[in-house]
Amino acid sequence: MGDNGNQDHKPMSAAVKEERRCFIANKLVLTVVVLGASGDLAKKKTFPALFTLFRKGFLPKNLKLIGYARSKLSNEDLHGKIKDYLKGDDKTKDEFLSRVSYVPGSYDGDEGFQGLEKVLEEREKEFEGAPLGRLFYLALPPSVYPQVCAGLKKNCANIKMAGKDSWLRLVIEKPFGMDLKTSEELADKLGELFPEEQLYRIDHYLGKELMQNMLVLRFANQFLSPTWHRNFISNVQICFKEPFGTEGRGGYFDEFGIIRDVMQNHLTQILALLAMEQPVTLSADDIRDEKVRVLRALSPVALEDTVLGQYTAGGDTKAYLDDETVPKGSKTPTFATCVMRIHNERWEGVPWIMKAGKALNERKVEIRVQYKPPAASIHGEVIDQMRNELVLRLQPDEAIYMKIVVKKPGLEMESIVSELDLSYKQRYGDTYIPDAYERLILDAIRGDQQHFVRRDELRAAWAAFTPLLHAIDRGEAEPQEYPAGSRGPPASDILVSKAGFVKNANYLWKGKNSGQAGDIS
Ligand SMILES: NC(=O)C1=CN([C@@H]2O[C@H](COP(=O)(O)OP(=O)(O)OC[C@H]3O[C@@H](n4cnc5c(N)ncnc54)[C@H](OP(=O)(O)O)[C@@H]3O)[C@@H](O)[C@H]2O)C=CC1
Ligand SMILES: O=C1O[C@H](COP(=O)(O)O)[C@@H](O)[C@H](O)[C@H]1O
Repeated sequence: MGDNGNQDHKPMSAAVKEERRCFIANKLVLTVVVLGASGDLAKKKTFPALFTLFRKGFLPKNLKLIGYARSKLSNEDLHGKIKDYLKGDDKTKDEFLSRVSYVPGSYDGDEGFQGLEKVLEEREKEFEGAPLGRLFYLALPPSVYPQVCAGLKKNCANIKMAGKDSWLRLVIEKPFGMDLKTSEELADKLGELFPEEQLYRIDHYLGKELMQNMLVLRFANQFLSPTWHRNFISNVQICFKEPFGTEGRGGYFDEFGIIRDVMQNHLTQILALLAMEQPVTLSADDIRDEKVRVLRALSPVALEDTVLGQYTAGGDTKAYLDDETVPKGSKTPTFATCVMRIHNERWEGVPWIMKAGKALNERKVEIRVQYKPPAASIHGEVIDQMRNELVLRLQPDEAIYMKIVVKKPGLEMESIVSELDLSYKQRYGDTYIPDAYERLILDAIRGDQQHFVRRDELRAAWAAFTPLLHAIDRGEAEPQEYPAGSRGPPASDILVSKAGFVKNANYLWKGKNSGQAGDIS
């Protein structure tokens, strides 16, 4: 059996893309098995993403979906669970659901997987000689990955009639371990069963529009390339803010904390794409080679470069410690700011600031690349407070804007910060921006691993955070309290400012339609 994914070394031409699309649409016999089909991720993300791909015509004509889990459900029970999460008209929903069936089975032993294999074989034998695709989506807790993968390997991995275009792939979800050691142990176990080409480690941030834009923005804009360097850039901030707390998910969250939950994975992936060198080609492995290189140049995050926080009650949100699912007296951080260092020729001396928190004042994920002030300004000291910043806002409302210093319109010669603004809604209007899961599942079906995390990337990311996580686990750092709805502990701003971030003086964005420039008063 081959795995003829898109590992080519050149960007695909339109003709090749069309050929591939037609192949998938007309020839491929695809079965997607969602393991853990009775769970939250499956119903909120996996099936809805598959449905949208189906509705938009991206999935093959010969498509079947199988839900697999321990619960004793009928096909109709599963349909009932997922139907309300599908976005589209009833006719298309029914057409989609008619292709979805349910197989109950356990995650250990052979019996369940043998039952699954029977259903798969039954379906596939109708298409003798045709290329077959089996996509196993593990919407399951990672603790059962090894046994599930072993069950799949033993019972469901011998696709009959396998030709060079037939394939079997597994999509797996984070968390991939708790630290470097446990992550490596998990990777070893899975690696003994399936080669890296068949493992698609999902980090859904890699499917977000602005993350997908990163290589284009960085390497197709000549004006950016020469300034993307310590000579020009003062500091970089990667900021993740959520306005809600753990909301009954505290049991899960408390085991992990904010650093394992979003920093070691999502925010580190952002850092890698921002900081890496230009890959030799756009092949998945060339890109991931560069990501690994830069991640390996990251110094382990130091405790003294970190501020931790835990939210107390604020507004309608109750304190983290008052969530019934959170263990009494927990010291788990719900907020963290870390200043990180990349030791290479490009980034030596530039602080990379990561900030993430739950129950903060807004929902926002953004990257802020702050430039140094002019070396010999003729415009006075205030210019130091008026930094060029390139801001990439991943959500909400994707935007890329560059803060620039201009003369304030009028008779006086006064400088102000304004912006060059690419707001996606304004510029691209109704263009559909796919959900991250839609893109990534489609990539897995197309065999494109570019936006999936390779084992060595994961290792390097864990290596950067593991000493800090162990220190926190040993109780060497206490989280500082911050009220829900605030910007986090004040010590975070102090750390960020010490690292070199300068808050622009009196910058005011007047919005897209006001016709007024930013003001300084
Ligand atoms: N296209 C668009 O949609 C555009 C939107 N805008 C909007 O305009 C507003 C302001 O723009 P923005 O670029 O953020 O400009 P600002 O220069 O006002 O700064 C915001 C930055 O400073 C941090 N900050 C806020 N208060 C403090 C403080 N007391 N001490 C230290 N840091 C602080 C911010 O938030 P924190 O640390 O809390 O995350 C963020 O990092 C935003 O809402 C932005 O989204 C602007 C331009 C274009
Ligand atoms: O992986 C996770 O991500 C979500 C945030 O994802 P987003 O796409 O809504 O930004 C976060 O809420 C969750 O805690 C974390 O596990």
